[in-house]
Amino acid sequence: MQIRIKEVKTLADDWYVLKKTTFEYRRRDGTWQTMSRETYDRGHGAVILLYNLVRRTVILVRQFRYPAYGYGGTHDGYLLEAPAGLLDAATPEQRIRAEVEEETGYRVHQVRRVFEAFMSPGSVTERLYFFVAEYEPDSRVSGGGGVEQEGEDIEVVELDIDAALAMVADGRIEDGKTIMLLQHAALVLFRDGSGAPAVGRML
Ligand SMILES: Nc1nc2c(ncn2[C@@H]2O[C@H](COP(=O)(O)OP(=O)(O)O[C@H]3O[C@H](CO)[C@@H](O)[C@H](O)[C@@H]3O)[C@@H](O)[C@H]2O)c(=O)[nH]1
Ligand SMILES: [Mg+2]
Repeated sequence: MQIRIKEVKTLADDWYVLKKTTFEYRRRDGTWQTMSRETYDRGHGAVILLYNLVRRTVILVRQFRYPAYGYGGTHDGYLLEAPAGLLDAATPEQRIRAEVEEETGYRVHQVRRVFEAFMSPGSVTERLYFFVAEYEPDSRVSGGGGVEQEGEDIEVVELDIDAALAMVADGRIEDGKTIMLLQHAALVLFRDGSGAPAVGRML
């Protein structure tokens, strides 16, 4: 056993839960050390990149993110992101299909899970599940935009994959999960036009 929990204090539980935990940690040399860490628990999340190989396009969403805006307004707060949502009680696959339609209006049936990642493991408990799916222009069943009553005001943006990658390079796209999925698209999805992973593909 590497950890002994001593005390858990809830510092805030208004929207999600912020806790401070004091624990003993057994260092690799066998000695025990006491430390405390704050953790913000919003559950887990899922994110998806919609792509079209023939058109060489992807679908992103632009929305206002107050934490990016910051207290001093040093950033305008608008981020271009791959559509994403918190899981609540659903499985990642169920949630991402519903979320992508809610935010973009595109209905997708087949989604492929590509990887999972802790996005900020120094303080946030969330694990994010990453998906990709092909879309067709005629698979759009509504305007998307998110849930207005929850304050969502989401603009749907279709971008050429090379233009999106250029926006990563010059800083116009600066959301971590989105950069990861666009790089996956460049390395795997659009690499030879087959959409199949390079590793394990029949040559
Ligand atoms: N009242 C209130 N509402 C909040 C608060 N924080 C978030 N919300 C609302 O909660 C909803 C969450 O929307 P989702 O689409 O489910 O989640 P998301 O914010 O897009 O999160 C996704 O991206 C995050 C950032 O990369 C990821 O951390 C997360 O896992 C997920 O993938 C939004 O309507 C948002 O306005 C809050 O503190 N108070
Ligand atoms: Mg969202």
